Amino acid sequence: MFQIHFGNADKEVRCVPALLFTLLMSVYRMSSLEEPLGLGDLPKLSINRLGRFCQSACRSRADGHNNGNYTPSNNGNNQTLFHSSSHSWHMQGNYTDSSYNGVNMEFRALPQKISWDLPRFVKVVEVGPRDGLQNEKNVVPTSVKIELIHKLVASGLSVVEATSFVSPKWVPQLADAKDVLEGIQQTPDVRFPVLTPNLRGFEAAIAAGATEVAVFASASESFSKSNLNCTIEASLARYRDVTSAAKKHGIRVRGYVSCVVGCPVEGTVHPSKVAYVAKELYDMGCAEISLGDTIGVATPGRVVPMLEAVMSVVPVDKLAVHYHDTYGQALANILVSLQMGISVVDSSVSGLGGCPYAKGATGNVATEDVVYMLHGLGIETNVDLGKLMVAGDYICKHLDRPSGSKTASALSRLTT
Ligand SMILES: CC(C)(COP(=O)([O-])OP(=O)([O-])OC[C@H]1O[C@@H](n2cnc3c(N)ncnc32)[C@H](O)[C@@H]1OP(=O)([O-])[O-])[C@@H](O)C(=O)NCCC(=O)NCCSC(=O)C[C@@](C)(O)CC(=O)[O-]
Repeated sequence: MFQIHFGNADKEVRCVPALLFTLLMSVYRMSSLEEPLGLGDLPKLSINRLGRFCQSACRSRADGHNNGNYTPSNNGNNQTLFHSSSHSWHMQGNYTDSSYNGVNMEFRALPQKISWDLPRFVKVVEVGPRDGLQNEKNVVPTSVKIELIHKLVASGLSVVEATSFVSPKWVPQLADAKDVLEGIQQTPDVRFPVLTPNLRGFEAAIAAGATEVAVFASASESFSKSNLNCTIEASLARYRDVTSAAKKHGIRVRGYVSCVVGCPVEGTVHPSKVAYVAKELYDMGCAEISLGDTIGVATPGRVVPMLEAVMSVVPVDKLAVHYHDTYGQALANILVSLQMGISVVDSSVSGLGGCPYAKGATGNVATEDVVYMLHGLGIETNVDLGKLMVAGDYICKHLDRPSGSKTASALSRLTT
């Protein structure tokens, strides 16, 4: 039923089974250790099924069902170690766990092929109120936006991108930027960046009380034209004005690069173009560069070379990833990004969103799904999943649509 192919194909082929395996093992591990994720109520049946599935996955790998020449990269030191001591789970030799229906399970040692040196803490940057709501057909009332932001802050998120000071002709959904920003109750240690496409937007933002802004360039010439009505170089020139004004005001600037893997017009985008724009943003003073898969076409196999290119010119601790989930690849892309050293992840509550200038693109990866995966990996976020679901539920009720988060949907089925 479950076949794993290891071979000498590209990295993506080798990674995907391992990623799937990781996700499944994390869920199983949490359930067997009764980790405090509110999952203690998961029906035993499904946990046991999961256990069986994981076990068969382990065996398939350990037995060498690998269709070819897969060789362990760690000289036979077969250890899988999750870094956090409270979540550590070693697989050295045999591992038995009597919680599986009273039957001892034997996990065989696995060849270590991917890095488990995951960050202990991941900063989740919530972009729902901006990236999510900018794409809504019906304009969401200002008071609802403000309440959503307050609920997101209550869940423990430390960065909530609040709105955009862009042309209301281009994005009428966020024409109330000033009122939103002024209506937010400022909270210590919580940041509310806002998008600014030019100096005019920057000035309006700081007049409304912004203490952090974000500029957004594109790695694709065509997307730059459709999103900003100018070339990449012209947008970078505008952003130099913004960053130098920001320096004078002591304002932190985040930089986005859109279309880091694919463009709705040009198709594939070469990693070198992404690296070029990322470096320009970094050199002009952006404190963090968020790499956006605007149309959600990335796979781990495309993410790796893109990140390698960017990391060769911008320090990894200055990078964030921003994946849309059009093809359902976002969590896998995040996991491989963490394995490459990224520790800042953008996401949108309930998977709200899309880009008005990227037809067909769906929302960002859902924050609930990201938090669930990160906690499953033993990575801290400071986010309370239950309270996050309250925020998601609030906006979904207002929009009259089901949540785009699989985690939120699954957990609410358990409690209703
Ligand atoms: C950049 C412009 C303004 C150029 O737009 P333009 O039409 O080339 O510029 P313009 O200077 O001719 O201005 C047009 C009108 O907008 C006004 N204007 C000009 N600037 C501002 C401003 N800051 N705030 C308010 N108004 C402004 C300006 O005054 C004028 O008004 P008019 O004279 O016609 O009455 C326009 O293209 C624009 O606003 N684009 C923003 C598009 C946008 O917000 N897209 C979505 C965000 S990007 C994204 O989602 C990707 C990301 C970040 O999430 C990462 C990822 O997923 O990959």
